Amino acid sequence: MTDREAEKRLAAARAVDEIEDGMFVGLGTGSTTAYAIKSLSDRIRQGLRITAVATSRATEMFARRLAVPLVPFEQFSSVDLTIDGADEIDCHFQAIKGGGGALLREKVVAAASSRMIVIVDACKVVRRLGGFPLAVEVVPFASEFVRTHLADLGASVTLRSVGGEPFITDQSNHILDAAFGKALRPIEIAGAIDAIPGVMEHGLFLSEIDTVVVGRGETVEVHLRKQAPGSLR
Ligand SMILES: O=C[C@H](O)[C@H](O)[C@H](O)COP(=O)(O)O
Repeated sequence: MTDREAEKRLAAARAVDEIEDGMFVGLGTGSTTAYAIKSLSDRIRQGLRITAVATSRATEMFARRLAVPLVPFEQFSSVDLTIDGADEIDCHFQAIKGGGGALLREKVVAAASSRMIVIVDACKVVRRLGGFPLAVEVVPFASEFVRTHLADLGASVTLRSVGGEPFITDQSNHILDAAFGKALRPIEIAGAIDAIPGVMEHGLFLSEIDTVVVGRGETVEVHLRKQAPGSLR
């Protein structure tokens, strides 16, 4: 296992320690969350009783394989605790997510959650967001229209594709990857993107994250938005 994978696993295991009997748990998407699901499944085998909701089809399949009890989110409006990964996170607990294309369901579940823990390896913690392209989920009909607007905001924009075909999300939408670099002023850009017709969601998570768990070398750091603003660097 590489150092980064070991850091992801450490952060994931620490976050799963926060899950208590009876909780309704949101399961994020991606390689870091996969470690959390594995660790959660171990705890379930040891007697932990929870139910969970998945933020993507990929997570749903993985969690089912590991016998994590899932319910469809359609029947619920709140979640006790969600554990999810991120592509970049800054000291203000603002993150870019969506590298795996799961941002829409992730944003809904994050907004429904009483607490959201983001788990990352140390290289995801950045001084300022923008090095990682911002995923913007759009209805296919509006792809070119939204692309033009994102370019006007200063981004270099690519339609995400797989094998020469557009990548299709779990909601049957397209993803535009908008590389803003230093032009990414998170609050301003989030507001501007929200106002473009045809945009379903973007990967800027600005207020949802309460706790960040960072795997750094052989140690694990827990940062709480409320208690230690500015501690994350
Ligand atoms: O759409 C994907 C999600 O937002 C992931 O949580 C994010 O891309 C981080 O994934 P990973 O843990 O694989 O780096």
